[in-house]
Amino acid sequence: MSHGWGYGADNGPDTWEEGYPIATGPRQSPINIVPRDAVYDPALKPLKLTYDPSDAKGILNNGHSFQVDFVDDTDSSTLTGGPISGVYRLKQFHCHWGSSDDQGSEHTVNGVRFPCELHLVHWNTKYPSFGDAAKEPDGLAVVGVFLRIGAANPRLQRVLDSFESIKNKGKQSGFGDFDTRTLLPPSLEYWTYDGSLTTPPLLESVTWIVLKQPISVSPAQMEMFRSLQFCAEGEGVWDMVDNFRPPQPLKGRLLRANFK
Ligand SMILES: Cc1ccnc(S(N)(=O)=O)n1
Ligand SMILES: [Zn+2]
Repeated sequence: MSHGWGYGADNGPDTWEEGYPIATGPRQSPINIVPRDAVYDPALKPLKLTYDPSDAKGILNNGHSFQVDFVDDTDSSTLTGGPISGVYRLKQFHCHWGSSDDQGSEHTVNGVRFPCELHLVHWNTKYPSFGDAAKEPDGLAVVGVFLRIGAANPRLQRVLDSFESIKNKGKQSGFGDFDTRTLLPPSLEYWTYDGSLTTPPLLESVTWIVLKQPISVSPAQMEMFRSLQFCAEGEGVWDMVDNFRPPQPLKGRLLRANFK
C-alpha cells in the first residue's frame, strides 16, 4: 500500500514534488521572512478578526496535525481588512511544531525558527465553499501566529487539554464555545505575501498574513503538543513532531508590512 505524504524520511517535504508538482511552483509557502526586505505599505488596512465562540465545532487528529473546525455557513466568524478584499470565513485552525523547542515553525524570521506556529485558515466567500476557494489565487487567507517559549498560555490550555481524546490519527471530539480571538497577540501588526498551502495539495491560493508579535507557550505545554501521534490507534507509536515544511524560495515575490 503506497503511504500518503507525511513528514517522515520517505514521505516528507522533499518527496512531495512527486505527487504534487506545484511543490516547486512560483508562490510556495512557507518563506523565510527578512524584515529588512519587507516594504511598508501604508495602503494596507488593519486586520479585522470577528470570531463567534459558538462557531467552534470539533477537534480532530488528521494524521498531520490537530485541527479545530468551525461552522462556516454564515458570516459569524470572519476575517476582513488587512491585505484582502471582501469577507473570508474561518474554517479551521491548526499548528505545526518541533521535536525540540529550537524548531517547529514553518515561517522563519531572519532564519530564526520558533517552537510552534498557529495557522488560522479562512476562505473567500466570493466562492461557494472552502473547497472551491482553495483552487483560486485569492481563495484563502491564513493568519500565522508564532509561539515562543515563555509563560504558560492559559488560553491555549483548553486546546491542549483536549489532546488526550484525539491522541491518534482519525480521532475527533466535540470542541464548542471557544473564543479564537483569545489566541491572538495584543498587536495585529503583520507581514503579508502571496503563497500556498504548506501541506499537500500545496495549492497556490493563500494570502499569507503573518503576525509580527508571538504568543507565549511553556515548555510543558510544548510537550503536550508532542503527545499527539501521527499514527492511528494500534498502529504503533510515532510521536507527532516536526510536522513543518521548511522555507521555500521567494522567487521574486514582494513581502509587505503594515508597520514601519
Ligand atoms: C487547510 C489547510 C490545508 C493544507 N495546508 C494548510 S496551511 N498549513 O497552509 O495552513 N491549511
Ligand atoms: Zn498550517
